[in-house]
Amino acid sequence: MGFFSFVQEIAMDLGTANTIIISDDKIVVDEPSVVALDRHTDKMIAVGKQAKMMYEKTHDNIKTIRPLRDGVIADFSACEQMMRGLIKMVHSGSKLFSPSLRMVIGVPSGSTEVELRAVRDSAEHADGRDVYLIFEPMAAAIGIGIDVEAPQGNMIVDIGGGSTEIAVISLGGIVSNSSIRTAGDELTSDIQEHMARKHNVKVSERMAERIKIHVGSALTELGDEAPEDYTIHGPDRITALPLEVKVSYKEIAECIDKTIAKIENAVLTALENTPPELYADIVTNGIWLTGGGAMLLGLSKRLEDKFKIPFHIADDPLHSVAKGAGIALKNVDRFSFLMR
Ligand SMILES: Nc1ncnc2c1ncn2[C@@H]1O[C@H](COP(=O)(O)OP(=O)(O)OP(=O)(O)O)[C@@H](O)[C@H]1O
Repeated sequence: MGFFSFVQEIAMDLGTANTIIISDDKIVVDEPSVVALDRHTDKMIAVGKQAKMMYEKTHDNIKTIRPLRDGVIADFSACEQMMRGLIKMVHSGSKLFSPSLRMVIGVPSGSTEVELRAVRDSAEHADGRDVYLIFEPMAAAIGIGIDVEAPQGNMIVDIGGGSTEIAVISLGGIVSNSSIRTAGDELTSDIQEHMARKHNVKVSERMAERIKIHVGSALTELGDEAPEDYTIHGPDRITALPLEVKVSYKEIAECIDKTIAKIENAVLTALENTPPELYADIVTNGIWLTGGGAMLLGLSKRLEDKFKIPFHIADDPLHSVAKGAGIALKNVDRFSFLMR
């Protein structure tokens, strides 16, 4: 058995916050993009959820790293180790050998040649034999089920952890794209700062993210959608005594308002730069929101009210890119022109 070499096909969304791997149409890995390394030897100790549990809780011998920042690789060697660790999870059943891989990887559309090279190198070092790269908005559009080859303009707004990417797609190509380094992570840090300033309580990045997921809102009025207040515990910044704080969606809406406004401005600029024929299609078809940030309560309504254009939230916003990369992988010949 160990003498056979076979090729395994996997599609990967290598994200700032989460990395997803699809194989045989199934999501086989869905893990936070985190690795824990031995501080002295750089040997990998844990990856994904296990490493995220160690995040902000390490001691001197362990460091946890998020190898991607702002949607691009910030730490090459950690990224490679993370990819290896996550790919190993896919074929953990067969310990005898690791197959060579045919991979499609979603990459931010604003990536420079150097960044693309870095992703490809990391994939090749992690046993990737045929490595194809696909731009994330294109993959997301395919994953959402849009006919990307039609002579129709479609706009995708992908709000991830590190970056928001906005792209107009028509006739199998990206007509225009823009990317800002403002997305979910910035909302989380707004909340962290707000908790310190307003409530004098120190909260970790993970806790701030939980607050965002429970009571994050783009609107100060949510009507029926309004979530209950969320209670957190943390140390008083000054006395270090334990504090209990109830957080309401309204106060979170206020504290993240300026960051949401940056995303709105980016959408506005993208619309201004869209050729008129495609603009008309977009107004009719609506704009697709995807990425984890698309799930922020009140966001699609806020954008609809501002732009007077329908906004649709993708069915499974955390997985659109991976799904689309998976479809591209199965149709490499048909979609070859979409990949590099
Ligand atoms: N229910 C939710 N409400 C608001 N934000 C959420 C929710 N669920 C997840 N998020 C946020 O979505 C972000 C992660 O989204 P996603 O997995 O699409 O990003 P990514 O692909 O890893 O990042 P990037 O595209 O920047 O590389 C995180 O900031 C996370 O906090």
